[in-house]
Amino acid sequence: MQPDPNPERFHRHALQPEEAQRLILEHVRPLPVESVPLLEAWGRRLAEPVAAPHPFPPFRRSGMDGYAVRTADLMNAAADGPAELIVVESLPAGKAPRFPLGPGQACRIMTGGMVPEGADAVVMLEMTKTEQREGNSYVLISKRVPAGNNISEIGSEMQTGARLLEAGQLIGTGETALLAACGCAPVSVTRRPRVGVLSTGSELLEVDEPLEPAKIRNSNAPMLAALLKAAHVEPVMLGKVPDDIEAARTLVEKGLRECDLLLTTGGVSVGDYDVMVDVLANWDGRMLFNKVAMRPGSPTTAAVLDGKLLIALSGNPGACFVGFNLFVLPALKAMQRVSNPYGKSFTARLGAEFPKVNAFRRYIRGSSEVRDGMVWVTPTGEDKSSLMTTIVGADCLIEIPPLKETLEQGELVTAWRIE
Ligand SMILES: Nc1nc2c(c(=O)[nH]1)N[C@H]1C(S)=C(S)[C@@H](COP(=O)(O)OP(=O)(O)OC[C@H]3O[C@@H](n4cnc5c(N)ncnc54)[C@H](O)[C@@H]3O)O[C@H]1N2
Ligand code: MOO
Ligand SMILES: [Mg+2]
Repeated sequence: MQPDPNPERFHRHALQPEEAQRLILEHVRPLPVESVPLLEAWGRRLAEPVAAPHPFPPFRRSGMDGYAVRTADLMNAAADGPAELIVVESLPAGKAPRFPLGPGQACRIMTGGMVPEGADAVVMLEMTKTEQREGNSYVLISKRVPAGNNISEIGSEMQTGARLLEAGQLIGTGETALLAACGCAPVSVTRRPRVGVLSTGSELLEVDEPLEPAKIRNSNAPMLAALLKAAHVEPVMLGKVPDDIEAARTLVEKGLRECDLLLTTGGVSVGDYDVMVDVLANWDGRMLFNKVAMRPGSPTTAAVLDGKLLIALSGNPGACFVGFNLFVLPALKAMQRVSNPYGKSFTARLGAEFPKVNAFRRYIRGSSEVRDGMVWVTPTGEDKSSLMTTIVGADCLIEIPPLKETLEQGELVTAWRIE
């Protein structure tokens, strides 16, 4: 098969990365909402904000094992003249007090126990002595304590109506604890995005196939699956197609029917067999862009068909990785109702000089470390979009602006966290 040379391929309008991101986000549709049991909610994203339905703690709670007292009774307590209080009740956690505490009285209370009315402090057990006399129990306290001592007031952690979690927030450890404490079960989450992964390229072998002349194993599809799993999204593996327009079109259309978002790799540049270019040149969908003013990943392409997004990533592994972080991750977040789905940047010092002259902005795979109280970011290796070895150990993308001269070691740069 020899595709017709298409002069349009050579006339592309390059968008700035921010414009390309914005265009993608404009075409994202939030996915439906579903309810899941709390223990299945970890790694999902909340469909709606969560506010505290009641104060927490919901009662005045002891923070220590000891005695609930009235501080007025301890006014004259001293080592040589301890206050002596009669113990009227024992309050394990979970038991409501039967009566309020009167003057001269104390309650034995455990951590997590409900402090009785009238008491305004808890004295820890180690600061007390007890005595038994005539069938009664007395506690001796030889030191004053301030009012409020060892008591968590009602609502001291959260008041009724306090906004605790946002729509789109990833449910992790702390979120799970809060949802449980607030009785939010089942949890309202966005359905997990179904993301198709399709590789193009006649040179691609399966991972378990032996090498053959001119062939390589498909590494982008497993890499994208790993990236999706790291984002708590289940990939739908659609396999690979050779550089054949009809075969590619069939699988692209099937992928878009079955998935919420389709990712393809390869075939987006100007080569004779760059099959995605031909699929997208003649189909019912709408092209959003087919060039981004960045390296790697300049031929990254995006399109929509029937309201669903196709992000056609470059075949070069490094460019595929960068394209996923810059364009796919924000889309996945927006599909799951994250209000600010963009990546997070930070300012750091460049760990090694960057001598390359750039017409386009570059996103270099880098690793970050704190040295002498400063964050430093250093490229993980040579900046070539064909390399996979530089993806290993990368925890950020170092942004290098278009430059005519070397960027020196130690200069301040922007870096983007790889999540
Ligand atoms: N004349 C020009 N040539 C190229 C240009 C250009 O502007 N003019 N752009 C270069 C840039 S930049 C990039 S990036 C690549 C983009 O290539 P494609 O997205 O079209 O990808 P392919 O041609 O299919 O493959 C490129 C490269 O990646 C390997 N590859 C592809 N798929 C996989 C996979 N699933 N796993 C591992 N490796 C894969 C493929 O074998 C090629 O080596 O184009 C430049 N060329
Ligand atoms: O845009 Mo490409 O990924 O630099 O080689
Ligand atoms: Mg190509």
